[in-house]
Amino acid sequence: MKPLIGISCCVKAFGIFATPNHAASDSYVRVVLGPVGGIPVLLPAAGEALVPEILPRLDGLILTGSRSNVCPDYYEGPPHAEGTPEDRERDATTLPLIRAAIAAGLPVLAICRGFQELNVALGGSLDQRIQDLPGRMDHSTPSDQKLPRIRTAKAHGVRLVPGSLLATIAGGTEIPVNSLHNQGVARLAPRLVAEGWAPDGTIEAVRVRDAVGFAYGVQWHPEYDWERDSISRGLLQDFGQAAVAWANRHRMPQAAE
Ligand SMILES: N[C@@H](CCC(=O)NCCCC(=O)O)C(=O)O
Repeated sequence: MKPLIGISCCVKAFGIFATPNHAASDSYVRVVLGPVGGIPVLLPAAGEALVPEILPRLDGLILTGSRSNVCPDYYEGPPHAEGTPEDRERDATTLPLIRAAIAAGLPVLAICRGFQELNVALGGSLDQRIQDLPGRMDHSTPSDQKLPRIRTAKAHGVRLVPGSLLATIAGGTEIPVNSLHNQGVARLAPRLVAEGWAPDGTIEAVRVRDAVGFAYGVQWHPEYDWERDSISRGLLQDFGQAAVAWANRHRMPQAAE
């Protein structure tokens, strides 16, 4: 049975009237149809009321990347610098959705902004411009960098915990990743276990401690290069297998006629 995979949407202004739309990048739809092996379901940023209605219908959840940033109100952080993109509708939807999904044991894969949401949803905090912190690298790509192959290229290494899921997938403890973010984990949520770090100490991979099922987050984007990167593909396939197992356990087969 193909699992239904929820994909978090952002609220974005499109068109000449800048009307709000609920949107997610095509790359997430492609990976769900590809290595994940599921059916993509776009989840509008419709607020917490959506959570109890949609969660029981899903077999897995992907929290997507976005140029917008989690509002600092959710982690007692300082206000964002003027012009920093935010998406309050998305925050109001994904943060409770993550908590409910983790509590239910639903397979969760959190990517970039989604990784940061996972940390905040479970009680952690964020640094808002890590490139301004002493000893830290610039993990962002220039906003004017229009060449996808450069924007999404491998940018730095990540050191993994030996024996972790990602180290097992990689067959080693050093992997190259892309990097398109300004923010990063400051205080790690109590239920998260860091399993990967950039050379400057930025946390790049986490798992949810004592999670019932698959519950991982990565600061990079496996959806950008899974066709040529076996580690990205392996992570997505493992998430997909967890979602298939969930679907087989929770979706009664159609009774034979
Ligand atoms: N805004 C956050 C999270 C970064 C993130 O999700 N990047 C993906 C960008 C996708 C795109 O450029 O369309 C941060 O800056 O840390």
